[in-house]
Amino acid sequence: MSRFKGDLAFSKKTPKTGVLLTNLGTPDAPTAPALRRYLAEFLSDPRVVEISRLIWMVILHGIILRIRPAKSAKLYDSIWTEEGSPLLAITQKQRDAVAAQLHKSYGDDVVVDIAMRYGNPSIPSRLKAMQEQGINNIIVLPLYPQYASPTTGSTFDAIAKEVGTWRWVPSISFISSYHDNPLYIRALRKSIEEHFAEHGKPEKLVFSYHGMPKRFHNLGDPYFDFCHKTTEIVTKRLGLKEDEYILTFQSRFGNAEWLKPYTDETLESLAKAGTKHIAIVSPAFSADCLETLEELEEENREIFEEAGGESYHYIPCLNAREDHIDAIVSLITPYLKNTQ
Ligand SMILES: C=CC1=C(C)c2cc3[nH]c(cc4nc(cc5[nH]c(cc1n2)c(C)c5CCC(=O)O)C(CCC(=O)O)=C4C)c(C)c3C=C
Ligand SMILES: [Fe+2]
Ligand SMILES: [Fe+2]
Repeated sequence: MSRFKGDLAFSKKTPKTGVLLTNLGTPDAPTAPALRRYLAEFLSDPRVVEISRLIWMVILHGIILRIRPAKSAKLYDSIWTEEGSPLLAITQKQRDAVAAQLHKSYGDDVVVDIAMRYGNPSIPSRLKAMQEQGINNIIVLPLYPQYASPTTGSTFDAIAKEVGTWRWVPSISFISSYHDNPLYIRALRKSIEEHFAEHGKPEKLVFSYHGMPKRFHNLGDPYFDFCHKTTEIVTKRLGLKEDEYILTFQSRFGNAEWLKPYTDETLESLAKAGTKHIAIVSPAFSADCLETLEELEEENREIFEEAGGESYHYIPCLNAREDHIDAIVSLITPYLKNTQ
C-alpha cells in the first residue's frame, strides 16, 4: 500500500482539460444539524480563523457550534428555494453556461465542473472525478473576484492537499484574482447602469464587500486593496463623482475589528444624515447567497429604512448574466492553449 494513489488505466485515456469553478460552499439543508456540519468544516479552517488552534477549538465546539447553527439555519431557511441553496443553484447555472460556450470551440476535450470549498460537491470528490476521466490539464477558477487568503488562498490549500496524494500530478493552472479584469469590470458596470436606467440614479451607490478581520490586512492580505481597485475602476467607468459612492464591508463575525467602514453602520448614518435614496451592490460575490439575499436585501434594508431612508435598492450579483459568463470564459481561455 502506497500513500500516493495511481491509476494504471490513466495513461490510456484520451487527454482532456478540466475547468473547475469553485465557490465557498453552503449547507446541504437549512437545518441546524446541516449547519453544524458545514460551519464546523468552514470555521476550523486556519485561513478563516487565525487564532491559537487549541483556544479556538474550545470556543468553536464549546460555544459557537452550540448556538450559531440554529440561528443560521433560520436565515438560510428564509432564502432557500425549490432548487436548494441559491449559491449552489446559481453556481450550477454558471457551470452550464460556461460549458455551453467552451463546448462550441473545444467539444468534449474540455470538461467543466464545480466544487465547493466547504460542503458539497467537495473539491476532493470533483478532482477525483476529473482524474477518473483522464484529465491531465486542470484550470481552477475560484469565483471570488478579489483574492483573499480565507477564500481563494484556502481553495488552493484544498486543491494542493488532494493532488498531493496523487501519483501522477497533472498540469494545474490556478487563477488567483480578477478584480481588475476588463470583462468582469464591464459586466459589473453594465449591471449597475441597467439598474440606474430602471430605478433612477441614487443619491449614493454603496459598494458593500464581504468583510475580513483587519489583522489579515495588516499582515499582508491584498483583499482590501483589491476591493478598492475594483471600485475605483468601476466608478471611473460610470463617471461617478467621489460623493456619489462609498465603499463598505459587511458580514462581520466575532468581536475583533474587521475592515471598515461597516455597511450596517454606514447605512444608518447615511439615512440619519438625510440620504433618502441609495442603491447597493456587492462585487465580492459572484453569485447571490445568504450574505446578499438575507443580509443586504432584508437586514440592511431594515436598518436604512428605520433610520429614515426611503428608497433602498439592492443590485443583484452578476450570477449567470451573459456578460459575466463571457468574463469567466475570457479568464479561462488563455489556459486552454494546451488543449488539443
Ligand atoms: C469567520 C470569518 C469569515 C471570513 C474571514 C470570511 C471571509 C469571506 N467570506 C466570503 C464569502 C462568503 N461567506 C459566506 C458566509 C459566511 N461567511 C462567514 C465567515 C467568514 N467569511 C460565515 C460564518 C458564513 C456563514 C453564514 C452564517 O452562518 O452567518 C458566503 C455565503 C454562503 C451561502 O451559503 O450562501 C459567502 C459567499 C468572502 C468573499 C470573504 C472574503 C474575505
Ligand atoms: Fe464569509
Ligand atoms: Fe451574514
